[in-house]
Amino acid sequence: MLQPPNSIVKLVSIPGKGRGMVSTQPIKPGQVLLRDSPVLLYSATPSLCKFCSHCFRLLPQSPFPCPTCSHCALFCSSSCLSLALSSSHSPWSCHSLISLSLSPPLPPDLHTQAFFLIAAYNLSLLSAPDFHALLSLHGDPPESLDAPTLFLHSLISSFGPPPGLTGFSPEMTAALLAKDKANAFGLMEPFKETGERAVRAYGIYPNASFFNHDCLPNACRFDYVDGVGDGNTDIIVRAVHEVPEGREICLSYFPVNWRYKERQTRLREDYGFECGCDRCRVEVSWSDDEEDGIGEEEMTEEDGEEQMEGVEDEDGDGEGSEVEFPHAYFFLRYVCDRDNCGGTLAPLPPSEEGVVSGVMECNACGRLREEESVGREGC
Ligand SMILES: C[S@@+](CC[C@H](N)C(=O)[O-])C[C@H]1O[C@@H](n2cnc3c(N)ncnc32)[C@H](O)[C@@H]1O
Repeated sequence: MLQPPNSIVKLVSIPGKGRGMVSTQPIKPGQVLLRDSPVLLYSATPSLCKFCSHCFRLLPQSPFPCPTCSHCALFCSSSCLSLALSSSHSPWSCHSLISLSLSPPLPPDLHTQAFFLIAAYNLSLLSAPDFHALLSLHGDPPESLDAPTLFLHSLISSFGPPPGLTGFSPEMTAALLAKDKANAFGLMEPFKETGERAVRAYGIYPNASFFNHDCLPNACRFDYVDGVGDGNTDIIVRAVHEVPEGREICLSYFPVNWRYKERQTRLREDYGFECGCDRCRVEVSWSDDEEDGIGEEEMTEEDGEEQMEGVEDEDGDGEGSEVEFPHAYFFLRYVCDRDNCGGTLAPLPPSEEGVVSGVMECNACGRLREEESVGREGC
C-alpha cells in the first residue's frame, strides 16, 4: 500500500470507505498534514488564453507561446515553456492538442475530459510509475463502456496512440476517466466577490487522493497557484482544529455550506456513496425550511453556542420539535462569511515552537483574520 511522504498521517483501511488517512499523533490547529505535488494538471476550459498551460498562473500581457502550436498553449515565462516542452507539453501532447483544436467543437465537459486524457496518456510517456499510481487510485469505470467513453477513446486514437504504451484500449480510457472523476482536485480562478468562481485547472494528487470526505471536515486544503516560486500547484492540507491521535482526517469535497440534498447528490453521482457523517445524520430529517434557516449570515456567536446544545423550534411545543444544529459552532468558527465565499478557515501553521497561530486563513478567498478565541478546543 502506498504511504504518504511524512509520518503525521498514515494510510489505513477504513470500514465502508476503502482506504483513508488517520493521524499518527495529536494534531494542532493549523498544522500541515500533507504537502502534495500533482502528477498531472489539465485545463478546465477550452479557452487557453488566461492561464499558463504548464503552471496555471495568470498569464502576463505578453505570454510565451509554444513554437509549434501557439494557439493551443501559452506559457507565463520562458522557463515554464522550456520545462513544459519536456514534460506536460511533450511533442505527443502538442500534436494531440493541435488535433483536438482542429476537431469539430465538443461540449465543454467532453472537451475537459479530452484534455484530461491527453494529460494522462502523456504521463504514461513521462513516468511509468506515476501513470501506474494514477491507475491504482480509487475509482471503477461503469460495467459497460458508455458512448462518451467510446467517443473519447476513438478521438485520442485518431491523434495517434501514445507511443510504447501497452494496454492502450477503450477499457484503459474508461479506467482513467473513472480515476479522474473520483480524485481530481480543482484549482480555482482568483476569488471574486461578485460572482461564481470557476475552476481554472484540475490536478491529480497521488497522496491527497486518499483523504475521504466528511461534511464537517477536520482538515482543509490550501493552494497558492498565483504565488511565486516552485511548487505553486502543490496543495497543502492543514488541520482546521485539534485532532487526537488515531482519528481519521477528512476533507470536504466541495464547499461546506452546500445543503444536504446538494451534498448527497454530488457524493452519490460523482463519488458513488451515501454520506452518513454526523452532520448528514442530523440534516437528513430537516425540512427545506429548516435548511433555509441556517444562512450563516443570520447567525450570531450566541446562536452558535446555544444551538450547540439544541434549541427549541419556533412552535416550542416540546414534542420532539427541537432544531438540532450541533454544527452551528463549526459554521461560525470555520466557514468564511465573506460574500460569495463559503471557504473553510484554518489557523496559519503553528510556530516552530508549536504555538498555535491566532490568525485564521480562508482556503477559498485567502483572507486572513485575527481569531481571538482560536485557542479554544475544536469541535
Ligand atoms: C478520493 S477517494 C478517497 C480514498 C479512497 N477511500 C480510497 O480507498 O482510495 C474518494 C472515494 O473514497 C470513498 N469515500 C470517501 N469518503 C467517504 C465517506 N465519507 N463514506 C464512504 N466512502 C467514502 C468513496 O468511494 C469515494 O469515491
